Amino acid sequence: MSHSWGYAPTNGPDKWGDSFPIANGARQSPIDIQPAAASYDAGLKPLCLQYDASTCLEILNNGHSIQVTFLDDSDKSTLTNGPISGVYRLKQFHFHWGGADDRGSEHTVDGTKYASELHLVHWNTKYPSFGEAASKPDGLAVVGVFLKIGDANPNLQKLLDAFDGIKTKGTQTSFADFDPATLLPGSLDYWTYDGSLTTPPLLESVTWIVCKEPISVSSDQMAKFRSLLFSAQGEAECCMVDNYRPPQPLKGRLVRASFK
Ligand SMILES: Cc1ccc(O)c(S)c1
Ligand SMILES: [Zn+2]
Repeated sequence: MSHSWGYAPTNGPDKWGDSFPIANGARQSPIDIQPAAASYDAGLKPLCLQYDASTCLEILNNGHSIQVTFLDDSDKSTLTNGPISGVYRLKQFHFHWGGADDRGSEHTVDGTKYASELHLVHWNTKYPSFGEAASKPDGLAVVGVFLKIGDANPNLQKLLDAFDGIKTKGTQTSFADFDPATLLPGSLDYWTYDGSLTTPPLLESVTWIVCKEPISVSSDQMAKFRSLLFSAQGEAECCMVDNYRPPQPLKGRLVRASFK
């Protein structure tokens, strides 16, 4: 792929394998989660997500999504227990969404697409950094939360209000004192399976933890996500929509459930 990857017909998910052959690997993400085929595992622990709002640094438009980045030089914001061992630190969170309310999530549930999906990205502190961890089979743990169209979610508003300052690719603004725990659903029941990043380089280093319960988002709030641009200032405007990879083959993987 001579040009950089994206979500257009010329550089989108169907083309990623040209530059990133792992796109056809054994543990690619996302997947379609089929609850009836998932295996309840009584040994799975409850998720322990402990976040410190003071570790929140900035919000940026990276040309693929909007991303909120965290200071990860200590164990102030961590994921422990759940399906993982040890301590994983929060590095960033971002979203994937559609051009309309009927699509946008990456994982699907019995084929159902949600309007958006939040990804909270954590790295295993047995490795020295996020970059090192990202290349290891147990290096990352991503908590996925579905956003379902309904009432406006007041906990998204601070995020949405920051979008005016990061409309174009490569822009960022400071973003302080935000607690990502406000974006978690009431129930932390989850499905878990071994997978990958859902964007290039598609590294097969992610323990996926997908929450069963969605959070709400209104159509008006989703319209704000769709006002962002893939394009940089001065370029022809290209709306940031449909920045999601479709489900990939399960290839014999087991999906476990933390709940009956
Ligand atoms: C580390 C990382 C970057 C981008 C992504 O969409 C995901 S899912 C993970
Ligand atoms: Zn993602």
